[in-house]
Amino acid sequence: MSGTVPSAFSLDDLARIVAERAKASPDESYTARLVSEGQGRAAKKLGEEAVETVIAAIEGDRKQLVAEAADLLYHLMVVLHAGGVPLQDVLQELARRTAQSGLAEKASRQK
Ligand SMILES: N=c1c2ncn([C@@H]3O[C@H](COP(=O)(O)OP(=O)(O)OP(=O)(O)O)[C@@H](O)[C@H]3O)c2ncn1[C@@H]1O[C@H](COP(=O)(O)O)[C@@H](O)[C@H]1O
Repeated sequence: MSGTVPSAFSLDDLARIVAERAKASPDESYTARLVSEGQGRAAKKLGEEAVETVIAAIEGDRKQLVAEAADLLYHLMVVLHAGGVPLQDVLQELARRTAQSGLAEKASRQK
């Protein structure tokens, strides 16, 4: 563990950290403990963090929204790792979606 705050940090960086720490001892790593508890537990935590993010957003609490959004993204990385889904697959899907607006995509489904 570095102990220093990196100047630039990406979801790729976080996904790599999660994959690495998932191999650690559950006694020494929250990531490893959550992964060892199974996808159901990790998904439940993701849901909890999503709700906490919703509450922070509705309350207009920007500082808390930053903290809860960070929790949410971290727990999403754990769920993706536990589900064997590379972050790159999700990012490629998001890249694919840039070809059209979300409104156009929704309209195309209704034909
Ligand atoms: N980004 C995070 C991160 N965000 C949140 N959390 C942890 O997620 C847990 C959420 O705590 P909660 O109180 O919401 O829930 P809980 O403690 O599971 O207990 P309950 O309330 O659910 O019963 C806390 O232990 C937080 O520290 C994180 N744990 C780790 N990381 C990253 O992962 C790296 C490796 O961490 P370890 O795997 O612990 O080495 C860290 O250096 C960070 O970069």
